[in-house]
Amino acid sequence: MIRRLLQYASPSARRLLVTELVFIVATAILQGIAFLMLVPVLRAFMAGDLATVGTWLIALGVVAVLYVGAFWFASQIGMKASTELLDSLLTRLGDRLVELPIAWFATDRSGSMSHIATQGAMFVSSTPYSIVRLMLTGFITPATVLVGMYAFDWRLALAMTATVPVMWFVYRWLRTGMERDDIAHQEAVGEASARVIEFARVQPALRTAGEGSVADRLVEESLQHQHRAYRGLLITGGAGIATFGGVVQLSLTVVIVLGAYLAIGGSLDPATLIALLVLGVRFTEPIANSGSLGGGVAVAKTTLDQLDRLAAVDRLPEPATPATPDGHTITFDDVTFGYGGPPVLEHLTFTAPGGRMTAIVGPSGSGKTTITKLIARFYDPEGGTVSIGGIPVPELGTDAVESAVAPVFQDVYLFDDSIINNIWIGNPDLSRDEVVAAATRARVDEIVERLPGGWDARVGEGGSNLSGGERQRVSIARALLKDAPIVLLDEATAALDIGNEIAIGDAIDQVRADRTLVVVAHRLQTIMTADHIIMLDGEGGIREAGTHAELLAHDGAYARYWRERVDAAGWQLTAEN
Ligand SMILES: Nc1ncnc2c1ncn2[C@@H]1O[C@H](COP(=O)(O)OP(=O)(O)OP(=O)(O)O)[C@@H](O)[C@H]1O
Repeated sequence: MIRRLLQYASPSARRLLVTELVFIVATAILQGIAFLMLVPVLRAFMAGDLATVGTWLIALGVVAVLYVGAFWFASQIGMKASTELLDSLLTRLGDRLVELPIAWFATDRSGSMSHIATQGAMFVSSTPYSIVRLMLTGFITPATVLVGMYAFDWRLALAMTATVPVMWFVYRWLRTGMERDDIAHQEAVGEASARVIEFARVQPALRTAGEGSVADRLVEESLQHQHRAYRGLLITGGAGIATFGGVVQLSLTVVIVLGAYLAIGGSLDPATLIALLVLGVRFTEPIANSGSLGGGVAVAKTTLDQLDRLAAVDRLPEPATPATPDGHTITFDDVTFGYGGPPVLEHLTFTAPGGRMTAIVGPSGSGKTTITKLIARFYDPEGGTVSIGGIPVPELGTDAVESAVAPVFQDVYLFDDSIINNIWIGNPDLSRDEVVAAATRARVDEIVERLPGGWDARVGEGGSNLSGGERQRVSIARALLKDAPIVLLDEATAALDIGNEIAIGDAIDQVRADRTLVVVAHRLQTIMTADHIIMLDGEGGIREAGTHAELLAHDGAYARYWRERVDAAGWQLTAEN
């Protein structure tokens, strides 16, 4: 436990922790010595030797002063160490989260992550002072007492030593049971937190679904599960602590019975017996107290295990020396990929020419968005190669890919901040005027005009004050600001009002200039103006590819798809179409 805490501590936190532990050990030994000194004091007292009592009391006073000093110092250092440890835990967690592959976040981790970052980290950082200190005292003080006891009466000391393995066995059993139940409890808490967060987030949808919706049931089930797990933890903990307390009392009973037997037999004088019995009580007291701390150790261990698991997640392989791409043409060469299940894309080969706009169309679920995720290296394909500028994406390195690619996804997330700050994060080095200029090119100025507060109007949590189309315009403005040579745009599938429709069209025109643009296209305007169209077949491959005119002339699947879409949209076909 201590080794693991030190492993997660920054160098300064580690120094503080080690100093704290040294002082804790010193206080525990001093406490043991003070208990041992009670024996000669009591013996001299009962013999009526007040001069010896006085001498021992002075020695006891010196030990007490040293103890108080060491205790005070350990407490002071302990507070600082806990703060520094919390800092290092959160920093380690943050650093780790930014280097984890995006695929790791595909499963909803919000519940367990928020638990580690809040309760878990707080609990672990307070462990050295609140638990480790008492545990060390609970073991070192009795050990000191036991060693000293041999000097007074080896027979009683030996009897007490014999009970130690029993106590140790029961203590381990208590810890193992609590660890097992705590893992189940933490998992249930993580799941319940995620469900409650989800419940809050989807309230608008739930209001229309009415009572008894799936979300209600899921939240209810997860809370019941958490309740059951907590009850299990309490039952195991209660039973374990009671058993441990019983075993500790048994050890004291052994000493009392043996002491009485020896005293009756005349081989132990009554004064020493009374003094040793007092020592026996002092021996068992810290051990009994530490039994109830086993649960705390188990809880801290669960959080440390979660952090270990996070540390063990593999990063995507990075090149020793990142290669430099030659241009920004994107190539899929025999790519197969399937989120760990059946392939979504199978032996897919195509090229999205550099500086041109490629539109990807196809049935729902055919893998259009997946293509953009492979380009952005959220995942590596299971077979084949995705290349940018002739270099396989893994050889470019994640940093190079992140700076070369600006993604504009459907589920645009905006921070609960001003609209301008949400765009500014695309390139924090630019001035406010430059940000406004880029945002105006993406037609965000029109949105801003109607917002009270203008550019500084807050967009609400996740951008809830804006419509889907408006959020996407803000995201396009971010991409313009980032000025990356490749833009991946996943057009909103939801029907847009005419204002947003035209504005997004204009924004795309701005993005197109000199950039490689790969669009998961739903708008007819986007599809027909693309330089190159790839139509997926819904079975992992490509049905047809070419320009809009070529594909219409071919009069195949694309031409049929186009005619259906045009009819549905009520468009008039003209000669240019
Ligand atoms: N994170 C994921 N884990 C597992 N399967 C996924 C994941 N994301 C997508 N899929 C599955 O991969 C398939 C392709 O999804 P993708 O989003 O690429 O399709 P799409 O063509 O963009 O669909 P749409 O037009 O409906 O947005 C779908 O069957 C989808 O369920």
